[in-house]
Amino acid sequence: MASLHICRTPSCQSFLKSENKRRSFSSVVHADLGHLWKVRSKNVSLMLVRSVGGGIQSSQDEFSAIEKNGDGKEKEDKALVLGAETDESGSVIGFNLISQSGAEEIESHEDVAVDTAEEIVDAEGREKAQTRVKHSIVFVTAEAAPYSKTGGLGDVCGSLPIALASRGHRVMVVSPRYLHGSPQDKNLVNAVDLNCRVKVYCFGGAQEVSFFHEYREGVDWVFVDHPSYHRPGNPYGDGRGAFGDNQFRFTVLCHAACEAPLVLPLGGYTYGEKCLFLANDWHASLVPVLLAAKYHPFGVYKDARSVLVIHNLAHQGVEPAVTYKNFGLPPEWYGALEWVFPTWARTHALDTGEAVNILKGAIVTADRILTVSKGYSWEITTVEGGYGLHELLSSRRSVLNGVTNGINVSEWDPSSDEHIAFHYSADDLSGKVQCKIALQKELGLPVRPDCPLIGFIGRLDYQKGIDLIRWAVPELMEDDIQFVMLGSGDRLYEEWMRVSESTYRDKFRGWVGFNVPISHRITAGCDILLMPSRFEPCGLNQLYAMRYGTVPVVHGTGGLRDTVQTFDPFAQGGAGEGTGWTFSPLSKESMLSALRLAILTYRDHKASWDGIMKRGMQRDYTWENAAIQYEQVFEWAFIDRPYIS
Ligand SMILES: Nc1ncnc2c1ncn2[C@@H]1O[C@H](COP(=O)(O)OP(=O)(O)O[C@H]2O[C@H](CO)[C@@H](O)[C@H](O)[C@H]2O)[C@@H](O)[C@H]1O
Repeated sequence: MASLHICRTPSCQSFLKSENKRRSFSSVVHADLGHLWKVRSKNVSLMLVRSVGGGIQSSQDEFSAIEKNGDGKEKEDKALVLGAETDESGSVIGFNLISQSGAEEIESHEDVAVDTAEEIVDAEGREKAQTRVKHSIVFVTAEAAPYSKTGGLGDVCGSLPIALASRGHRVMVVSPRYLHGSPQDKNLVNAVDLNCRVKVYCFGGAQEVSFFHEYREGVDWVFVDHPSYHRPGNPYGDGRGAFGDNQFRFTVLCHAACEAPLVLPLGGYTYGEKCLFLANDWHASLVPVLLAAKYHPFGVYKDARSVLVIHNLAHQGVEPAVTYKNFGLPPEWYGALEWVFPTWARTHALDTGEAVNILKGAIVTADRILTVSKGYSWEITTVEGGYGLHELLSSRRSVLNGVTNGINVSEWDPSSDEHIAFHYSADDLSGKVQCKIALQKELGLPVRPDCPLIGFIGRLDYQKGIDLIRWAVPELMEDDIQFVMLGSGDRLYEEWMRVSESTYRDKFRGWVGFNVPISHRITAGCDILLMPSRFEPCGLNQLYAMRYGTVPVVHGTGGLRDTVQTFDPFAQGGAGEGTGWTFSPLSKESMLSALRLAILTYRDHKASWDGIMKRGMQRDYTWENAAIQYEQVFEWAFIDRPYIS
């Protein structure tokens, strides 16, 4: 009897070598969760293994293997699952199948086993570095680009999953299936209905959700469908403000996300119970609480782990205490979400300040906590940066880490960016000034290649220090510079941008709105990017800027301080080092003096400026780097016992 081994991890190399001494393998295929990998070998050009029964639930499930031989002919073989192979961590790394068509019909290719294990290439032919231990990872998030994005959360949850999948993990991203009735909806056209209806119990009744799915770039993108996600606006609100039922919408998301690994046979079989949930921000923060309060007592998800990823502590999902009953949690778990506002924050004398805080629920139930930079992981344990949660976060310091975000270096690449008119690189910067001229023309500013052009991109929000810019603009406009701002948010500042545009016609442009192509053109066309954020968990725009040779001037806080190194002209024997300027304290004066230093360097010290640009452009911003650090955190999560078992 021959067995067909479906290989799924790099550790298969040694595994197969030893196994082949004892058994005969018909062939080997790197089947990444039922999807295709190209396998380099002499005898098999491509092999597809798929489940016939729709998911491996028992050891008797039937499989069919289609082998495409060198002559291009396909040979189909039926097989039964004999058993699963697991590695030392207990992860399933392969299945042994019994051929139903008889051993004599299946040839043994021992050499294939060794060859295929040596080189793993993706569909585009790139060799992939693989992780040592593979996990089944479930991202839960309110946004994932390109399907949905209002800010950096969408960027991260659209890129990090791909980086982790390409390192060999099985990765699912669960987010709502928003339909806004806008062109954005077309991003969901490839997501197909899985015909899996599930009832989740919250808000005093059963809510039926369904799941849509797209497999793209090695990731299972899962969209939870519910009528409350279908409305104009953005994921959180519309022109009139935040939606009043966001607690409901994201509670449904969390319940559905907990069911997804158990019920969705993606690529033929479910993710199962031994998975790792990454709950992003407050919208997903009910997930660790549900695991602890709803699943663990029934022995479900005993071996799962959860990591809370904090992108922004300022938003916590706080609602009146009476809404606790909406969550579908046992009454005795109230304490996990209980939150009492300090006296000064209460609205009237009879206000007891009692509330529920969803993010707090995750802080006290998740196995580990991550923030998106090291600096921010410390700041949130301080009174100034903790938004009332610093004591709790300090109490969990032993499981709190920071990993700096990466960026999508394919989307943000000045040498190939589809949104910019001219391309350039650190070796040939000539295209950058062309981008600047193109931007000045597009914005109707005087075309002046030598005039310093300063940019700002971001939400018009207290966090982003937009008030500081507003104070500083009159003084800034006295200098011979141009300034362009792209952003939307607070109405007051949108209006101020419009007014400033008419006050400083030759110098100021304010683009109100959310526009990704323009954000690329501003990043490429400006000389300086200003980020006076009051706090910044990581910040992505300064990373995009540096990759585009645009010099960041930032407030020294959180991820900005971690990623921007202030220029020192005397370092390296006078050659200089640094990639921009950080200023502190957060005041108009210190921001203006950092900006003036940058402008002076741009005008009078061209060689230094070129050095700053090039050092920024040459840094490693890939997600690969961050993914490796995430893996370390995953390892720690599984070494420890579940925090709440
Ligand atoms: N008007 C506009 N038009 C087009 N694009 C626009 C735009 N306004 C913003 N963007 C884009 O949205 C993203 C914003 O990302 P940031 O990381 O700078 O901030 P955000 O506060 O949203 O993210 C939070 O989460 C991220 C991710 O972890 C952290 O980096 C960050 O510190 C934290 O506050 C960037 O891709 C930016 O280009």
